[in-house]
Amino acid sequence: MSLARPVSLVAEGLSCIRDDRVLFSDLAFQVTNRQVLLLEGRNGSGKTSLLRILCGFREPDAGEVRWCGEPISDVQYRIDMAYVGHLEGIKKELTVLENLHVALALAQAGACSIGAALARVQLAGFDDVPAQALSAGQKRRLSLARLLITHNALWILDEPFTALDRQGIALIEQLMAEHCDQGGMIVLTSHHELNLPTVDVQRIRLA
Ligand SMILES: Nc1ncnc2c1ncn2[C@@H]1O[C@H](COP(=O)(O)OP(=O)(O)OP(=O)(O)O)[C@@H](O)[C@H]1O
Repeated sequence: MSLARPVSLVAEGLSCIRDDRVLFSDLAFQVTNRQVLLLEGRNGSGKTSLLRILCGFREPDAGEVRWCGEPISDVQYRIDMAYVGHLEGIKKELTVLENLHVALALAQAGACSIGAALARVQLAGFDDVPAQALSAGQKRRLSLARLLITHNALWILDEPFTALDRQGIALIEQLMAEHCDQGGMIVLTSHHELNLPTVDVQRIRLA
């Protein structure tokens, strides 16, 4: 399946309330192929809460999210969407290679082989290392390798630059640009200034 298939993520009238505090209300946006949506805002403003709603992990207090015109509870959304959160989706007791085989078994295969993905994120030679023995930045790189080996039109990334060195930040920006160039789309939160000059980046700042 090609990443060029027309896809859209549309949110309308979204509200989220936590502990009687309105984090956001009546939020609306649309993201399509080749676009990035960057969620900005101070600590506690609701960025992760919004991502969790977009992933379908949490119901909004009002409003709805649709993927290609269908509710995100639809099975196609589970196939098309990949989420990398703070915990990176890594099983710490499994090796690097085992983690990637599990990820591949649970998703559609992407264009990149496991070996090529590990080389791309500079984890070649770490195949048999248990994930718990990786540094924080290496765990983040493993979660990026996971994105490369599976086929997902939509990447949802929570603070993807956390723990990465300067070279790692440049790498993820390059991977993001390539994903959009191939027709994919990305929603992310970040406190880091994005350097994606060739990509259409929309921004939403939560108060
Ligand atoms: N599981 C939870 N139960 C109750 N309140 C929560 C829960 N998770 C988050 N909150 C509250 O919701 C608010 C928004 O949190 P959220 O994690 O969405 O913010 P954020 O913008 O992602 O912050 P940061 O930049 O620090 O990651 C905070 O006040 C937080 O205390």
